[in-house]
Amino acid sequence: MNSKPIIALDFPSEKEVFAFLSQFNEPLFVKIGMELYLQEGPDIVRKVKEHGHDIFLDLKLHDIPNTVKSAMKGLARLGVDLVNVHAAGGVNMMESALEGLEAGTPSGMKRAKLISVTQLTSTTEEQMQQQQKITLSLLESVLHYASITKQAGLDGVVCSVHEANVIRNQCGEDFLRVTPGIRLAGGEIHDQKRIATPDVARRDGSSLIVVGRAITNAKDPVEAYKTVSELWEEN
Ligand SMILES: O=C(O)c1cc(=O)[nH]c(=O)n1[C@@H]1O[C@H](COP(=O)(O)O)[C@@H](O)[C@H]1O
Repeated sequence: MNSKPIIALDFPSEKEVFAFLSQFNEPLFVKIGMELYLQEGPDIVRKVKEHGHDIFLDLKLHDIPNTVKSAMKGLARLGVDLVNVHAAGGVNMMESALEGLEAGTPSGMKRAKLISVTQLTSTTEEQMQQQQKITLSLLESVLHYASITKQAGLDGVVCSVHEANVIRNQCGEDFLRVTPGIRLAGGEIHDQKRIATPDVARRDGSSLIVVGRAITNAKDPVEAYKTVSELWEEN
């Protein structure tokens, strides 16, 4: 799988997306999340794909197994590279998601990798314990979600850089650790809580990094992307 930094296209419409993408002269790995997808629908996926970019479709599905299975079956036809669900949906839901994805992938097309979100990178251990009433440590909770995700046959998880190494040790090198919450040193943190720089992500066991505002809000997004890529690749 492409290992370039994944740029989160968190924009409200197609117009902003293509204004942003037009600054780059190379194929990218981009993420289409709920903000963009819910405004523009599946067409935005097809249009971005036509420009040669790899796509992580981040819709974080979380519903009863049958609903998630049917939704995944439909999404499979879009031909994206990576999709996700919430691990909190449970083993049966994740197994159903995988079945739907396999059933819906047209023959001759590669099935998207399917990963689960463990604990969002905007969550602290204190918030998790108080609001989700989980009595484990945050690391234990993320590891538990990683282990049931592997049990369900998925390809990996979304986690923070802080948990990536332990997941790699427990679930193996091939089990993906996709890490958002990436910031450049001294950059604004916004709503993220478990953050790291691209070089630390590489050192500490991430398979892929997801970077949004550190690039999209930068004065020069192409330069910011270059900085992130160099830090990610050199370490
Ligand atoms: O699944 C995700 O992509 C995701 C999971 C998570 O735990 N944390 C997280 O930030 N994300 C996404 O990653 C992106 C991070 O954006 P920035 O904080 O702007 O870099 C956003 O599009 C989030 O929706």
